[in-house]
Amino acid sequence: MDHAIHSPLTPATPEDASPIVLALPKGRILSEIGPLLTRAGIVPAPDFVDESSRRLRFPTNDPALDVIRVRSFDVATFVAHGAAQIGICGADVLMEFDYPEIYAPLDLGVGRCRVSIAEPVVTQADDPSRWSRITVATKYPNIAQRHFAARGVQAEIVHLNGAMELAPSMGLSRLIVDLVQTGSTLKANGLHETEVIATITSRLIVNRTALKTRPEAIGAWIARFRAALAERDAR
Ligand SMILES: Nc1ncnc2c1ncn2[C@@H]1O[C@H](COP(=O)(O)OP(=O)(O)OP(=O)(O)O)[C@@H](O)[C@H]1O
Ligand SMILES: O=P(O)(O)OC[C@H]1O[C@H](OP(=O)(O)OP(=O)(O)O)[C@H](O)[C@@H]1O
Repeated sequence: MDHAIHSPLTPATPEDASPIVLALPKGRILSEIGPLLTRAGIVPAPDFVDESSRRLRFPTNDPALDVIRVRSFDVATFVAHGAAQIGICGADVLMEFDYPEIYAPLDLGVGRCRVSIAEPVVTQADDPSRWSRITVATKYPNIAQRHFAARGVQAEIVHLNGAMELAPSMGLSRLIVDLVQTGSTLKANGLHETEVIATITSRLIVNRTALKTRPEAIGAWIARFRAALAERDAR
């Protein structure tokens, strides 16, 4: 008989005993989802909100849940690879990577913005249906490429990680594909929105394999977020 397997001190499936990891993005989404986390009963260790803390993984009030604080794009990567079982990120990130391993069961209704095409206000009007190639600065190369390819246009991508709005005036690109909310960043940089590619909100995401192997634990977290959303939206 294998005592290691049958000992009551050793779980039959060790991974089932490890805490679920919730990946959260630093930055603006984190400040918007704070109240939702509270409603879902999640209270991370106090230094989670301390920007000066160098810790990246935090326990919570629930010993079965840890949270990690990573960049928005990396939330999807951690969840897609199963390093974190659940996470929260913008639909823009999901559209960009299109990970088959990610299931996004809940729209959290925060982080509202859109992925749009913008160009300089002063650009001489030309007919986009006549374009065959176009230079585009963006941090969403896949979204941009897919969008223009669907119109038969070859997009030459200039991949930037921020400040896309500078690119046209500095000769880097003809257009940009970026997030727009109020439009004030475009306006301040002499650009205007010419087309909305997609409207965006933040989503609760889960790793599909983890959902199969730990259905009770992950299902319970989805249910808690769903209840928290219903409670928030009822107010
Ligand atoms: N102006 C905006 N209004 C509303 N939501 C936004 C806006 N900009 C970004 N978002 C949403 O918030 C997410 C994170 O954006 P944020 O600007 O906080 O991070 P980032 O600067 O892209 O990330 P990082 O700092 O890791 O490079 C985006 O993926 C998007 O879903
Ligand atoms: O339409 P608006 O309300 O002006 O919002 C749009 C801006 O918000 C985001 O940038 P962010 O502030 O996150 O800075 P970033 O360049 O560091 O991503 C986005 O990349 C735009 O620049």
